[in-house]
Amino acid sequence: MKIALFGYGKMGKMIEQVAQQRGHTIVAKVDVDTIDIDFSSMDVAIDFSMPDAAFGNISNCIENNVPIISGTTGWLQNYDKAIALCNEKRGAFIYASNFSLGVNVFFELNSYLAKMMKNLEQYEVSMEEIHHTQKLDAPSGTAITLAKGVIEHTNYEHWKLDEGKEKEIPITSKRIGVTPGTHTVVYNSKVDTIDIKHTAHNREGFAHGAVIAAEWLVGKTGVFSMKDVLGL
Ligand SMILES: NC(=O)C1=CN([C@@H]2O[C@H](COP(=O)(O)OP(=O)(O)OC[C@H]3O[C@@H](n4cnc5c(N)ncnc54)[C@H](O)[C@@H]3O)[C@@H](O)[C@H]2O)C=CC1
Ligand SMILES: O=C(O)C1=N[C@H](C(=O)O)C[C@H](O)C1
Repeated sequence: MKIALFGYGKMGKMIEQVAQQRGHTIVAKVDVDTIDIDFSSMDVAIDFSMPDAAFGNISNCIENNVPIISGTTGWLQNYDKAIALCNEKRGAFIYASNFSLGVNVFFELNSYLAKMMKNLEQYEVSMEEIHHTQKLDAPSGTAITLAKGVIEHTNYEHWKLDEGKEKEIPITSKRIGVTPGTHTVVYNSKVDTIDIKHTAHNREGFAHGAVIAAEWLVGKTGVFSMKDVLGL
């Protein structure tokens, strides 16, 4: 496949390596100062850029009939507009807050646990995410997806950074060294604690999942998720 990278930072470079190992060719590396973009050269685009750049990149690809995967976090205020554009143009689009296969299994585990905890009111839920100090957004996109998974299946209604009020899930964001991404969901009662945790050891898992998603998306029309890609 001919892949275009939108964002050639830490993730763009890791995706380049994984894509080449899987026999793909990188035909464009679009970054902040790129002027000319030849959309006709691409089978698929993979965007890992920045919160204020992602929606523009996604829209550009959809307008130019290029299937697009985005892993950029912190741009979801424009998510509904991206979906509407994709449907209008009969494009192909996948967004995931986390492309790692392990985290996508963790999302399912989180939903299953939340369903079981729904009526156990003695437990209070909270979340913690730890990332490297260069991360721009907080809480992480993954923590937001986890919070939405709990909200969908319990009486919690919102999430909140740090302290939460009643019906709010408190999320603590820590920025430590070069941590690739650690997420913990905690149910605490007076007598015990249940916690589930996912720890990324490096960025390879995110890149691998993004390339798998790109391979899956080519030739399809519509808006999809990693659940569709992995058949979860
Ligand atoms: N969904 C997932 O699995 C994962 C998501 N991420 C997210 O991906 C994004 C990128 O992460 P990193 O590569 O670690 O960041 P990074 O800061 O290393 O790289 C971002 C790159 O985007 C470039 N950029 C800025 N404006 C641009 C524009 N208009 N068009 C194209 N490129 C532009 C920057 O110059 C930089 O090279 C972040 O939002 C991060 O949260 C990161 C890892 C996994
Ligand atoms: O910025 C990162 O690095 C990561 N961002 C994603 C997020 O916000 O959840 C995914 C992963 O945890 C790494």
